[in-house]
Amino acid sequence: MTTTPSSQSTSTRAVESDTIAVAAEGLRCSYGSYEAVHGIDLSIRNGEFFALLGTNGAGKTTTMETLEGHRPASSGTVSVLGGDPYRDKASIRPRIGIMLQEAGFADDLTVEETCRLWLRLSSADPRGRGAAEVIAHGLDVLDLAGKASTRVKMLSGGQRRRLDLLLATAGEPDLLFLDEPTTGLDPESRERTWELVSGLNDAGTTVVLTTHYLEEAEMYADRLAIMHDGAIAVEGTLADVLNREPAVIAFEVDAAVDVLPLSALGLAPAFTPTPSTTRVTLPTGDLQGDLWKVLSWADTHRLHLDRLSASEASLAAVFRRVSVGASA
Ligand SMILES: Nc1ncnc2c1ncn2[C@@H]1O[C@H](COP(=O)(O)OP(=O)(O)OP(=O)(O)O)[C@@H](O)[C@H]1O
Repeated sequence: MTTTPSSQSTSTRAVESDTIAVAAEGLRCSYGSYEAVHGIDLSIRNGEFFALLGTNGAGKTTTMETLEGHRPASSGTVSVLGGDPYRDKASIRPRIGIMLQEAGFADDLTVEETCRLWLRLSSADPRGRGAAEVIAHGLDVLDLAGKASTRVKMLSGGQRRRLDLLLATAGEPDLLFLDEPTTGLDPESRERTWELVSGLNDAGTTVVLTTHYLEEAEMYADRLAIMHDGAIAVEGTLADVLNREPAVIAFEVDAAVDVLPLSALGLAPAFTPTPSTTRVTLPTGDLQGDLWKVLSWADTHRLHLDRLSASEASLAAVFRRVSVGASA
């Protein structure tokens, strides 16, 4: 791997420029009378690695397809690399790489023939490198070199996925859209995928990623957004997002215990009765201080706290809260 969570953050890897690669204002996208995206704003800087996360059906792919120029916005404005991705397709497409959730290949071509054909058709323009060199490097990094002469129809699902990534990145694009690029890949292939993408991002490529693997966003994204039900619920750096999320103390006590005095300690617990216990969940912005209060209360009343846990805010917790529709 070329990156680690700490080395990849904006604080240590400067985003190339303050110019904007992707901007959307009041973006709405509809399928007939059904509106899938309800007026979102996005601003992604050149060189940034941006992760668009969200629940199933939240509108991520619809948003990505609109930014990629596959469909016009129903209303609002979209700018990609300074142009309208739908109307200015001819000038913008050669500068972007796109990896869709599913790709269509000509099954009878070999892997290498597919790469060469793709480079010719896409008028991709690798930065100062010949097509052969770019293909050889991609095949190597993605562990497909041994499959260069294999017909595409003979590839496994994961190998096809890696070939798809190779095609999306072969032109060394200024902007790379990745829609769930590692779905179905084994851990080794996922590492290789991120090695290739991180290398491009380090060289200046702006990356816009959708994924259901939250740890990928945590590890690689400079900024992220979480979509739910056609809107952006949360947006910012990982630190921004986690700072807004409370830590949580949780435990269970016997159902006969009077838990109401916890509220009088200045805490805001939620109580969930189970057949024999009361489960107490306590969001807190002061984990150590409030844990101290809870333990002192238990000590004073000689109570045993069953299944006691104290957890810092996590992206998974933010995601869970967003997905149940709580305000973010
Ligand atoms: N071609 C279509 N016609 C009608 N509705 C569609 C079409 N494509 C998507 N939708 C609907 O638009 C909404 C957003 O779908 P979209 O694929 O953008 O979500 P997503 O966030 O990418 O979901 P997932 O994580 O499941 O891939 C969903 O309710 C979906 O059913």
